[in-house]
Amino acid sequence: MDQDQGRAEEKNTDRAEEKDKDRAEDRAPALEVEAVCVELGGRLALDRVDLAVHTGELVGLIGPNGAGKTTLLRAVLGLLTPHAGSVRLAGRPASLSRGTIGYVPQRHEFAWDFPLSVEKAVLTGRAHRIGWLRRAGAEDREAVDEALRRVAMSDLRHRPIGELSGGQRQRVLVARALALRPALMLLDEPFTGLDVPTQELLTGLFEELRQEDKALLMTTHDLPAAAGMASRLCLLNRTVIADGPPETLRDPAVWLRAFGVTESDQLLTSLGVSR
Ligand SMILES: Nc1ncnc2c1ncn2[C@@H]1O[C@H](COP(=O)(O)OP(=O)(O)OP(=O)(O)O)[C@@H](O)[C@H]1O
Repeated sequence: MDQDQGRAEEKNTDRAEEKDKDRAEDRAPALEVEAVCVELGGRLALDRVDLAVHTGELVGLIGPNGAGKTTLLRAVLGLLTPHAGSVRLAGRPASLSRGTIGYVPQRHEFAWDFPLSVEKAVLTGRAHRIGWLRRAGAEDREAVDEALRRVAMSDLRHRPIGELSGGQRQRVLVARALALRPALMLLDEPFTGLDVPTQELLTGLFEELRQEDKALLMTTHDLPAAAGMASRLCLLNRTVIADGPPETLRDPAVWLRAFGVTESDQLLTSLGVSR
């Protein structure tokens, strides 16, 4: 083999390796949590939690009060540091992709008394992308318009956020996360206290986002709704008790363990998994 031929073969191998790497990144889950432990106030709030969310999936993260659901979302966002384990986004350490996740916090966590219009509040969802020293550009305004349209809030874009109803506030929070055009969204109890039309609007929107190959991780206490709309359920109680498509989680023991309820509890009947 002459030198030129050797170099050409080396280049081909490099290209093939590069392609394999690209393909591996394509296959990597949008979110991968591995053996994550978080200690809060001297207690283990999360104990070796494993969870993956792939593109096109809506995973319902469910568990009783204090199970660690919000803590897990905060660990994924980098708002607190796990003392063990790893969080990866599309195959890369999450610390290298900060500010790329669309986050919908619980409604009471947002400063609604801040003097902002609906559209300015939605624009804050892009603050990380815009940077503090730059003004919003055409792409930012377009992303805000599209986000407002998708939650049916375009007509209220100039209204101060302090004057919104609970359902309108929830739609603003979802639009704020959407404005980032993220590949992964984390939603913390987005259905709490909503009327039926708003629930339907958000359910339809989340389904559309799945069709667009976004990945969604959603906490909720509305278990029948979660079972109806999620592609997978992850039952958390400090650690993962079970994880799978809703139709595979038929064993009452799993629910009893996750929620610490008795066999006669209404929860099992409402989920259709009672013995
Ligand atoms: N800052 C903190 N310091 C100490 N302990 C905390 C702190 N934040 C949360 N915890 C504790 O960590 C545990 C998990 O809380 P977390 O808020 O993640 O639960 P959750 O599943 O989201 O609950 P809920 O359904 O009530 O919202 C709870 O026992 C809680 O008391």
